[in-house]
Amino acid sequence: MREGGRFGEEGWGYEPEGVLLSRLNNAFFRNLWHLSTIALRTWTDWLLFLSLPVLVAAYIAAGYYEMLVPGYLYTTLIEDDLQGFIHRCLQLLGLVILITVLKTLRSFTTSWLANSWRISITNEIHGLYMSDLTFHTLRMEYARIDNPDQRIVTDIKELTSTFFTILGGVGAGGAYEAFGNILWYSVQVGQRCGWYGVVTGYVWSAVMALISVAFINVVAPWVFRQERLEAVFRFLHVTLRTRAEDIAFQGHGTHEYETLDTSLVRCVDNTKQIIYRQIYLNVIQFWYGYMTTFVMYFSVGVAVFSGLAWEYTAEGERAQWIAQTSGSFMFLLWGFTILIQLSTQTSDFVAYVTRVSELHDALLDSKRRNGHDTHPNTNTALNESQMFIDNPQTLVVDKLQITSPAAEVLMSGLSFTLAKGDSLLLLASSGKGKSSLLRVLRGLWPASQGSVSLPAKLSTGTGGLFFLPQRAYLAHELTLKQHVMYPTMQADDAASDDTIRALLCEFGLERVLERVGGLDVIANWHTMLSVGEQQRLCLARVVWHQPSIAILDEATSSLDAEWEKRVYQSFVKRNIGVLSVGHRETLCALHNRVIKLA
Ligand SMILES: Nc1ncnc2c1ncn2[C@@H]1O[C@H](COP(=O)(O)OP(=O)(O)OP(=O)(O)O)[C@@H](O)[C@H]1O
Repeated sequence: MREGGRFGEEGWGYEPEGVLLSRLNNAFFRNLWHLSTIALRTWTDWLLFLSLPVLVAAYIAAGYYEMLVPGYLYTTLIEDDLQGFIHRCLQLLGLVILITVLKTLRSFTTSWLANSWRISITNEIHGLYMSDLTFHTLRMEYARIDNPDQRIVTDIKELTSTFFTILGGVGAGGAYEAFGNILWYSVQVGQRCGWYGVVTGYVWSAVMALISVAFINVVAPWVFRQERLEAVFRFLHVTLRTRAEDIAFQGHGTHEYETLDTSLVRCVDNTKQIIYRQIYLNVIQFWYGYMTTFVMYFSVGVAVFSGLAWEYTAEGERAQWIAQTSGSFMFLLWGFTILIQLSTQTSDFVAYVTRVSELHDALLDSKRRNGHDTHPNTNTALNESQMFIDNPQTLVVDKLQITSPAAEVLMSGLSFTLAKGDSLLLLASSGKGKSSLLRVLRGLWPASQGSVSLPAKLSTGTGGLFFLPQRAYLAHELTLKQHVMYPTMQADDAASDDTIRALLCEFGLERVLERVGGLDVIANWHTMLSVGEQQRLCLARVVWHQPSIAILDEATSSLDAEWEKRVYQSFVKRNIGVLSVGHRETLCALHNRVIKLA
């Protein structure tokens, strides 16, 4: 969030810093190129991409011959030539069929490429987002990247579909058709009317195109802002849904209603701004569209009256020259019209490219920094070969200092060792930095001084360290069995089922197992299980993974004393080392050692 800008304040609140970046300028083209290189990695990608302009070129060529036919038809009609008339009609029918096929193929290729680019860009960005816990880093350190989920799910889709609509055109023709027409019909108009015709078309259209680009930049930042505001609105609704019960307990949701309402008003106000600003773009587009006919006949008229068609003295030939010259003019100007009419889509496109590139840049930046930073867990000041020959399953914390992102020193000089089978409680009151210590151990925060060392064998997960956060985490769409196995899902076998069933019974979940009808049922566990049951399910998960050391962040806070004791006995029985952080004195009796943090 930008300094001084907080959602809910007067004005735009949550004001995007990047709003000024959303413009049709060099940075936009650079960003577009970077994103394109993600989708254009192999020769096949390039071939498919280049098939679209080839198809459009074939379509333009067929359109050119179709444009010539009416001129020939005039001649056959004026000269009473029945045979010639039938021949030209058949030619026209053949061309119409060819054009239909080419246009359908163009549409198909456009949609296909849009989808294929979406897959490539989403895979790349999603891969970066999910690797090395970057989704966490992004949330903590790149606050200006609002709603990465919306960027990954919706903005990339809109970006790719708008891009290919702009290039290939679905109904009205796209940039390829525009440039193809401009090139081809410049030659045609030049041959028929000389430099005068071409210059008239170009000057007229260039002025209009420049005005259009200026108006794209009037709209694009507001479209960018709209995406952001819509994302915030959706996020608030998702929060309302996921925390529905907490909110319901605390009141009637009046505050939430007001916040959502404010957010909706912002979306709607911004939409109004876009609609107002698009008036200018529409005026340019529509005026240009209709003026095309005027400019076409005016230019042909000037050509005829200045004697350019003098050599066509026969009536039929003259009618043909006029029909084909105005046709060429019309297609030349149509090329420019398409470009100008693409301005609305272009302003949306600029906004999507900016949002997706912003996320991609942040992900690459995070990856680069990850590569350079010394990860606390790989600090080899005390490495396995030097220190842990006798006991390779030991965690060592040495003179550790932890500083919060707000630069507040939360604890310093903390030292301890913990081996498999041992248990240690770090006791401290609320807000003293217990969870922050675990963040450092997990490598989510760097240590500001001192070191955390553990042998490679103590990687996270089965057989290594296993972290259990304060709030029980139950992932979506999992069965009871999968919740126990989470985060790794092993192959199904009867022995695993028996072990998991026994574990669930050991942790007091046999009634749940009976109620839902077995290990393999998916249910909405968050609403179905009590908070204590959710914690016990996660504690059963620790036992299943048999870590050397379990690191528990008040993970038994919702259990009564009896259950808490049984859980720790379970760990002792299996020789699982435990590092607990908490503030309840009752925990002391359940650990071999206690360190009280001041
Ligand atoms: N991202 C952050 N930016 C700035 N300060 C933070 C951040 N996260 C935590 N803090 C601050 O660091 C301090 C320690 O937080 P931490 O979550 O480690 O406390 P704790 O000891 O686990 O507390 P509790 O027992 O209440 O869960 C708190 O004052 C908290 O406000």
